[in-house]
Formats: sequence, structure tokens, C-alpha cells
Amino acid sequence: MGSESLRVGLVKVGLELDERVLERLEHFTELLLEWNRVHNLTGARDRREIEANILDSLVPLSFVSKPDSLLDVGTGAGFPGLVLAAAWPEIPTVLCEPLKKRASFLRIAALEMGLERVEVARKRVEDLQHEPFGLISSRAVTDTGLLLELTRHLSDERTRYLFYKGTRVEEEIAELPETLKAEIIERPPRRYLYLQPAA
Ligand SMILES: C[S@@+](CC[C@H](N)C(=O)[O-])C[C@H]1O[C@@H](n2cnc3c(N)ncnc32)[C@H](O)[C@@H]1O
Repeated sequence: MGSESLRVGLVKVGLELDERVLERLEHFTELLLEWNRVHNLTGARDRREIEANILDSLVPLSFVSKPDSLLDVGTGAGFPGLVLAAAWPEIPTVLCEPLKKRASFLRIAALEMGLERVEVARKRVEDLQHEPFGLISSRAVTDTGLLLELTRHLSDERTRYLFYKGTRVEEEIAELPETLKAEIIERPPRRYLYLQPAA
């Protein structure tokens, strides 16, 4: 059984997920609560805070079409990359996280959630070698310009980007490359920056 409060939150943002996904997310919540007691993986300390982060991670499902591959930069304790992978289990996904404790948690959580297409890369994204990704996501790691620069070798002309931002997003996109068009989707205080090929 998935969590009732998460279910209610999803309805409020107009998302309906199937039961299997909700069960995976419930499993993730339990694991994170357990690990966080000992390992201090995230500031989200209780179920309510973890579910708020899950919801924040999932909102883009309403405007981002399913990619053929996903890279999440600096996944930390799982947001948003592992949560997106729970909703898109068939998509090959790389969660890039250099910190040992967090990377270990991500590996175990992905395994326990039955997410066979998830790979955890315990390294900085600038050191990751991989073919270009369809979608690159990131939350609370660094600014847009630097994210684009650090992931240039992991992208091509088809790559889309989904960055979870706040108030300063306009300044960050003032100097975007002409090859990308920007869309900002608001769910205060969150502002999702969705970058797609301009052509
Ligand atoms: C503030 S935490 C955010 C974690 C998660 N994305 C979230 O929103 O809860 C930033 C994370 O980015 C990781 N990080 C920092 N620099 C990185 C880099 N160059 N490549 C990949 N991950 C990086 C850190 O280890 C840390 O776990």
C-alpha cells in the first residue's frame, strides 16, 4: 500500500500514478527514514518532509515527456533522480553522486525498489563517461550555466534539461545558448526550468 498523504498530494498537483509506483515510493520513504536516523543523508527528517520532496521531484511528470535515458546530477538522498526512476522504471537511469554514504544508500534503495535500470555513478559529473542522455535533471547542486558546462560531454542536440530552481532562475537563463529554449513552470516556491532543443 502506498502512502495516503502522498496520494492526496499527487491528486492536488493533478498526477495519478499506478499502485506499483506508489509502493516503490513508500518503500523508498521507509528506507530513507531508517538510514537517515544513522547516516544524516538529508535534512528531510520525517515522513511529511520526505513526501514533500517526493512530490517536488514528481511534479515535472505533468509536463516532461518520458525520455529514452536519464542522468540526475548530484542525487544526494534520491531527489529527484531516484524518485523519477521509480516512476519511469524502464528508462536507463544514471544517478551521479560522489559522496560515499549517499551513493551507497542510492545503490541499496534502487536494488530494494527493484529498479534494475538504475546505475549509481559514485563520482563527480565532470568525471562521468557515458553516451549522451535524453534528459538531464538536477536539484540544488549548482547554477544553470555551470550545470550545462559540466554536462556538455554527456549531451547532444537532442538532450533536454530539467533543473529544479527557485527565485533566481531568470538571471541564470539570461545567457543561455541559442540552441536551447527555456520554459519556467511555477509551483511556488519551486520554479522548474525545462530546457529543450530550440529547433
Ligand atoms: C545540496 S545536495 C542536493 C541533493 C539532492 N539533489 C537534493 O536536492 O536533495 C548537492 C549534492 O550534489 C552533489 N555534488 C556536488 N558537486 C557535484 C558534482 N560535481 N557532480 C555530481 N554531484 C555533485 C553533492 O555530493 C550533494 O550530494
